[in-house]
Amino acid sequence: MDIPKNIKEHYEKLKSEIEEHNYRYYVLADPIISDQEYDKLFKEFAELEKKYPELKTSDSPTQRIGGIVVEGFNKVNHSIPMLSLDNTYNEEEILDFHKRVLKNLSLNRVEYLCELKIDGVSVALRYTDGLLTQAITRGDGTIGEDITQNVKTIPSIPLKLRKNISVEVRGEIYMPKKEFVRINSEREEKGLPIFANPRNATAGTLKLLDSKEVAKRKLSSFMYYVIFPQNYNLQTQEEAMNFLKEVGFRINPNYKKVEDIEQVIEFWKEWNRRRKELEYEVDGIVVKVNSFELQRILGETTRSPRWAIAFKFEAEQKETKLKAIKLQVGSTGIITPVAEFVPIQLEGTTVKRASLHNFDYIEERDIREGDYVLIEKAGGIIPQVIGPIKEKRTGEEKIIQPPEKCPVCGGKVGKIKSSEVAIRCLNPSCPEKLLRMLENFVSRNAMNIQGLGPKILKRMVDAGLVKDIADLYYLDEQKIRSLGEGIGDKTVENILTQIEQSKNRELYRLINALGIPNVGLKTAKDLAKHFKNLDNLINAKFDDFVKIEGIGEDIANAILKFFSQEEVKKIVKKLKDAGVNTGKKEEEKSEGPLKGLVICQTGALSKMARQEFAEYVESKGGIFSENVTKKTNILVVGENPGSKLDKAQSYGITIMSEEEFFDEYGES
Ligand SMILES: NC(=O)c1ccc[n+]([C@@H]2O[C@H](COP(=O)([O-])OP(=O)(O)OC[C@H]3O[C@@H](n4cnc5c(N)ncnc54)[C@H](O)[C@@H]3O)[C@@H](O)[C@H]2O)c1
Ligand SMILES: [Zn+2]
Repeated sequence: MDIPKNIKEHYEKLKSEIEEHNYRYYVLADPIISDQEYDKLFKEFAELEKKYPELKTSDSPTQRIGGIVVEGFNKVNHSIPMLSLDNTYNEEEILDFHKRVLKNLSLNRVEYLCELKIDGVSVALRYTDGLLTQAITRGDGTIGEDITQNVKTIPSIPLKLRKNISVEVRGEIYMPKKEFVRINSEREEKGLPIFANPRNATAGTLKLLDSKEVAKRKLSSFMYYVIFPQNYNLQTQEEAMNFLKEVGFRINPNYKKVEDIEQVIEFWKEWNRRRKELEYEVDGIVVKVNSFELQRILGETTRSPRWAIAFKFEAEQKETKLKAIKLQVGSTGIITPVAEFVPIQLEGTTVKRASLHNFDYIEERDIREGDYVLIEKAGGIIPQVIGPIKEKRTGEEKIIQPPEKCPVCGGKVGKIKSSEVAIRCLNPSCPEKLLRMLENFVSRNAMNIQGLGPKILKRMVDAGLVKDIADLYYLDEQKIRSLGEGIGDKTVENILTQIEQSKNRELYRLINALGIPNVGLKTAKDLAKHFKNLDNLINAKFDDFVKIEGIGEDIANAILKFFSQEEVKKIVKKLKDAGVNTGKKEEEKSEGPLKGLVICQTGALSKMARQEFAEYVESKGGIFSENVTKKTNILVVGENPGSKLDKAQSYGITIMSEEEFFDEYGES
């Protein structure tokens, strides 16, 4: 049969589009269309191929598992291919799947195990005599990358199994939604490109070449697959799950064995409703024929097993009109484009605005003012503009160019590092930057001065009353009154009292309030605990910083650079002169038997829960840490210890039972 020219062209166009999206997704971890749109393209492509088999070549995307092997890691052959899954979004196709299964097995009923489809990155883990020896990505399905060092930093992955067996298991590594949101906001603040979703964030993290950086991002895992299950006398997927749990893996508890396809659909509906409750992102369910014997009979294609299917959830996306793209200047001068659209209801909240992150984001997706756009919640939380609906364009839409000058002060703009995507206002006295800095200074986790809302701060900046954050402590009645309208006696008094009270806040609040790039609340707390007063912090050297648990080279450099600035020195002096606490309070209470010691816990303690124990350690002057690192001094071991114990042993860290610990460091 002769294939019409236009079909051939269409096929080629789809093919190159899919290849481009694969590249962006698997290699750059930066897709520009949603999974649902991708799946639609892919389906259209596969159907075309089915209809015109002559079109198909051996390098067709349908003949390959999506991934690509990247450089920088050792390549490892998989013991058996690591496949993808066929997928569908609708009930009709799930019924087709069921019919196919029954037909191929010549059965009239079959048992399925329904599991949640965790939106992470798949991994193969190899254990020899109970010890983790290798962790491998899926890669192209035949060859994966050796990411053992990175995987070893993930607390839920045992370094040692509870049984002395050799086994290969597979499962999913994922990033919790909260961590995803945290990392993205940190990246946006640093001027780096953001991750599209938790899965891309996980993929990007696992492919970092520095496992110390990996350890800082709180990845977790669920295992769901045992290679050569017959070696462990396992007959079904359900038994495999129990086995995985028994030998020490984290498995997802929300699975269900069902007897018919209606129950599969029910399970899918239930979790489509309940997915918001989960701390991790799921993009559907995976339906697996439970019996391994039946799985073997069904076999697989080059891409995916015939005994399983991903039954995906529609991502909740809504269309709305993008009214305007506003430019915001942040405290570090980063100019962020923000989309303002006609308000819509999305997953239970009204949304009307979303960050467009940076100008590359706008350009890559070709988002224009006046466009109809699709909005989705990334990680189920943060509204995100996916892209324009180009068919709806009228020609009136406006292309937004990166600004040539600061939208607020008119100052020069530019990038401070070529690796950054962000464009910044370079004017050090840009009033908008100052306003953001003040807002951060008075915020709840910083100096907590509630009377100073954004409106009044803006008036103060506009009137020239405050030129830096320290000026807040030099306000007096007369100055505040000079703002004029709406400022009554009560307001003046309130503001002055609150400012006065804030002089006694804890040191960590002051550190957080200073607006040091890359230093958030958690780091501010670590720094305060370690240095006890601001002078120690200011005089510290690079080596002093990197010794501290949780502080890497990036943060160390950012802090050093920050305090070396003349303006900052001036501000610090002004704060001190005004009587703001720079550490006296902390010095008084930081004495204790655990002074300076980093304590970690594994297993359950009989005396207290983890949070209580952390507080106890801190009340005794110690530092509580979630993970064992080389900086840990003591590991306290309770009931059912996890992999931290092995790690501590391998680092030669002091290990104490609960009793030993409290005998030595207890109340008396
Ligand atoms: N947006 C884009 O540009 C773009 C580009 C390429 C691919 N994609 C997306 O990626 C998908 C293809 O990726 P894929 O090959 O990893 O397939 P997939 O993610 O659709 O499904 C297969 C994967 O599901 C995972 N999984 C999670 N929970 C599981 C469980 N309980 N049991 C078994 N497996 C489980 C496994 O890692 C497995 O590899 C596409 O369908 C598309 O949605 C998107
Ligand atoms: Zn400016």
